[in-house]
Amino acid sequence: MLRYWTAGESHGKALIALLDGFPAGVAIDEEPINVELRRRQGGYGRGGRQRIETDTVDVRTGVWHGVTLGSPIALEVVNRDYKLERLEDLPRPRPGHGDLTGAVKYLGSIRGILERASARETAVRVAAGALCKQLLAPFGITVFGFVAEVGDQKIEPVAGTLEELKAIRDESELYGLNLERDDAIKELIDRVGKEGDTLGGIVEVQVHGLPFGLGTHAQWDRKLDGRLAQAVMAVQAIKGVEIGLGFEAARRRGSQVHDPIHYDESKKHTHTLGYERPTNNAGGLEAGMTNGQTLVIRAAKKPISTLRKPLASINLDTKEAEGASYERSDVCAISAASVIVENVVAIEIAAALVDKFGGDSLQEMQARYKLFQEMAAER
Ligand SMILES: Cc1cc2nc3c(=O)[nH]c(=O)nc-3n(C[C@H](O)[C@H](O)[C@H](O)COP(=O)(O)O)c2cc1C
Ligand SMILES: C=C(O[C@@H]1CC(C(=O)O)=C[C@@H](OP(=O)(O)O)[C@H]1O)C(=O)O
Repeated sequence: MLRYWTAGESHGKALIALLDGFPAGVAIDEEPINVELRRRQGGYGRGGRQRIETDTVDVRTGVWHGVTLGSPIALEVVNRDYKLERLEDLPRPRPGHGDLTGAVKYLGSIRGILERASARETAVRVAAGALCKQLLAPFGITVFGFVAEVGDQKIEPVAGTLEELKAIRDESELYGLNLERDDAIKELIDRVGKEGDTLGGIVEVQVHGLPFGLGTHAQWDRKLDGRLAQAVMAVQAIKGVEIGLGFEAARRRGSQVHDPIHYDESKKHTHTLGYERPTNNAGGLEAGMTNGQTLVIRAAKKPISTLRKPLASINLDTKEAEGASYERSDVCAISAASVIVENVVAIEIAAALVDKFGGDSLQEMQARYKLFQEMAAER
C-alpha cells in the first residue's frame, strides 16, 4: 500500500512529505521534481511570496545510489521565508480561511491555524507526485494538467497531440492550451487585482496510457473515482470535482452519455486491449475501475480568500466589527492549482498501480503488468 503524509508550516523551517510503500528499484532523478516545483511557483497572478522562495527538493531517505530501496522516502523543501518564531498572531479572521473556525476549535491562535492550512504545504505534495510520476513512466502512463477556465473566462484548447499541447501549456503564462487567450486573461487578472479582488478557475487533468483495472468496484473506499475525488478535493481552495462529463451528465439522456464499446483486434496488445470507445464521457472510469481510456478529472477552485480590499470581519479579542486582516496574497493561483491537482492525481494513480501489480519492486510490478496484459488480452 502506497501512503503519504505531509508536515510543515508555511513560514516554518521546512515542509516534509513522507511516502511509505514506494517500490524498490525505481531510479530517481531530482531534476524533474524541481521542474514541477518551479511550475507550481509560477503562473500569472501570484503574490510576493514566490519572489522569495526557490523551491528545490531534498530526497532525505529511502534512496541509495539514486535508486529507491522500498523503505520510507522523506522529501524536504526548505522555506526561505522562515520567520515563524518572529510572527505575531492575526487579530481579525479572514472569511474563506480556517482562521475563525480553527481558532475556536483548537482554543488557540489564528496564526496556529493558517500556518498549516496554507497552500504552501502543496509544495511537498507536488514533490511527492513528481516522484510518483517516475514510477508511472516505465508503464507508459503520463499525467497532464492544464488550466481550462479563469474566473468566468474559458480557455478553449487548440487541437494537437499530447506533446504539442504540453509545449503550448509550458509556453503559456496561465498554463492553458490556447496562447491567443493569454493576454486578455492576464489583463483580467491585473484589473481584478487592482480592484483589491481575486479570481478562481477550473483545471483539468488527464492521465494517458492507463491499463485496465486500476481501482475496484468491490468496496467503496477502494474505488478509484472516490480516491481521486478525495485527493483532489483535499487541495486547498478546491470546491468541486468531476470525472468525465461530470455534472453535465445529469442533464443529458443515457444515450448521449454512455460510451459505446467496439473492438479492434489490431490494438489487442496496447493498453486498451483493443476495446475502443468512440466517446469518453465516463472519463476513463467505470464502477471505480480504469477502463483503458484516458482518465479525465476536473476541479473547480474558488477565488483566493485574502482580499486586499478586505471583507467584513471582527476583532476576535474585542468582537468589534473590523475589516479582515491582510498582509500579502495571490490574486489568482489557478495555474499553480493545475500543477498541484496533476501531482495529487499522479500519487493516487501510482497507489492504484501498486495495489494492482504489487508494490515490492518495480521489476516485479513490470513482470506482473506484462502477464496481466497477456491474460487480459485473451479474456
Ligand atoms: C496554489 C494556491 C495558492 C493559494 N494562495 C493563497 C493566498 O495567497 N492567499 C489566500 O488567502 N489563500 C490562498 N490559497 C487558498 C487557501 O489556502 C485556502 O482557501 C484556505 O486554506 C482555506 O481552505 P479551503 O479553501 O480549502 O476551504 C491558495 C490556494 C492554492 C491552491
Ligand atoms: C507560499 C505559498 O502560497 C501561499 C499560500 C497562502 C495560503 O493562504 O494558502 C498564502 C500566501 O502565503 P504568504 O502569506 O506567505 O504570502 C501564499 O503565498 C506557496 O504556494 O508556495
